Amino acid sequence: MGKEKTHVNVVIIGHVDSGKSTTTGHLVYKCGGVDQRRLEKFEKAAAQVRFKQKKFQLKKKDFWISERERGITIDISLLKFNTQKFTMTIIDAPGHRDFIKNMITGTSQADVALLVVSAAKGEYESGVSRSGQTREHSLLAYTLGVKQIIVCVNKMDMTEPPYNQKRFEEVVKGVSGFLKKIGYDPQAVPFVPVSGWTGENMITATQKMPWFQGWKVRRREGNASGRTLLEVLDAIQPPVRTINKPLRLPLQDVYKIGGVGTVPVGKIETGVLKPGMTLMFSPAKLTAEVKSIEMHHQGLQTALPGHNVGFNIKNVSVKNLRRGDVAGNAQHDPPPLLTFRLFSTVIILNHPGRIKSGYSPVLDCHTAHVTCCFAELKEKIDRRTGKKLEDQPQVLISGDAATVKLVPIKPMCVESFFSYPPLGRFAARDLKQTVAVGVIKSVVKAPGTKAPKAQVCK
Ligand SMILES: Nc1nc2c(ncn2[C@@H]2O[C@H](COP(=O)(O)OP(=O)(O)OP(=O)(O)O)[C@@H](O)[C@H]2O)c(=O)[nH]1
Repeated sequence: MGKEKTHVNVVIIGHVDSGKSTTTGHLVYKCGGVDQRRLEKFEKAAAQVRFKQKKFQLKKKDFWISERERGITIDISLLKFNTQKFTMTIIDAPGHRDFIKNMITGTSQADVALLVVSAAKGEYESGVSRSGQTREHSLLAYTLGVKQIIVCVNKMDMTEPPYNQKRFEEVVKGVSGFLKKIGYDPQAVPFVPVSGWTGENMITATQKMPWFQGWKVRRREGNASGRTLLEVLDAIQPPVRTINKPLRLPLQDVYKIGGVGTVPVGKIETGVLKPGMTLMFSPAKLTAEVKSIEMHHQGLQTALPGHNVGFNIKNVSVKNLRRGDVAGNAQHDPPPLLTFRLFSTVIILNHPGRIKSGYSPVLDCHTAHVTCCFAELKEKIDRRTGKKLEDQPQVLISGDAATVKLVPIKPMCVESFFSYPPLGRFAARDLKQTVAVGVIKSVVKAPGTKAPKAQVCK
């Protein structure tokens, strides 16, 4: 067996119907993410429901049945494909407004964002309009710390005339402009013209766009280039994994598997997980020994950051653990048992009115989902420079950035962004949409381990 490839998590972002499922489905289909048996099953099912314009769409539900039969190990929304250097796990983020939450929990695990933009007439324009999701998703990815972004200019077969260079350049100019405003360096962002539908420039270079000779990006670590989407994905900078840090593993789910026992699943954010280790779960306040670890149905002796694992633990009932709990090594700086207050920088994205202290949206932080109260609006700041604009503002409105004190109304485990980035960024949800995104500056841990039943908002 060859050396194991580096694992990379990719989040797919972009406007509704830009072709996220089609392009990612194409990569998975062509680059070995799905085994033959599953493919046959999928194709049979697809033929039965007549997917018409839906070729290559590997929707999550197609994977439910087979995974369920096996007794589930990892989150089913995760699909895989291989480039030369990497094994890429795709987090497919549907584009509808209501799915922004998924996009955030997905983005919080991503090393790279693949922004799909439709070049088709009218579609590009609505995607980048104020109500479109192209800008919003890119801003979220940036705020949540996804540093590398690749732009896939899709539906080139639908430009007028098809495969039109001018249209591609127009999209590149427009998208570069707003990526720059958000904070990305456009010089470092590759753009690839493709058709996820016909496959042009997806895996092999097309003859239909001879004007595109590849994209070169300048980087401190050396230049990178690529002509196809696959080559550009292969040219990303490998993510730096924080193996030396203490273990942090937010749970995505907990299963009870017959003949095996309790199996929590989740992605290792920092540190290392090994069989025999004693884990501490927070805020569940439980310790347990790891019996075995699995990834993609194979046993593992050492699981590293970026790995999506299922692991079997001794003597803990499935009822006592839940999604949002964080596992750490009981002997090496385990996660805080109780978060009392958190100080965060927030950016208000969409709120129809004015936000005052006392406002209590739900925070989605890593896999946790807890109502938190804006106990104090401390400072209004400039969204890009972070410079203070106003002390203790009375209200915040859409577009504002501020430092706020937050109080979780029930126990939750978070960390500062500085110490553990994936556990220190969140989306605040209210009115069925994302009202704000934020980064945790510091956490006040409660003395002792006894959680008050309800915390007071102050
Ligand atoms: N002609 C053409 N059609 C495409 C291309 N990519 C996607 N489509 C079609 O565009 C429609 C939307 O594609 P999807 O892949 O479902 O888009 P999506 O971004 O995943 O959609 P949501 O999940 O609803 O946001 C489907 O009918 C696709 O077949 C392309 O490159 N060319």
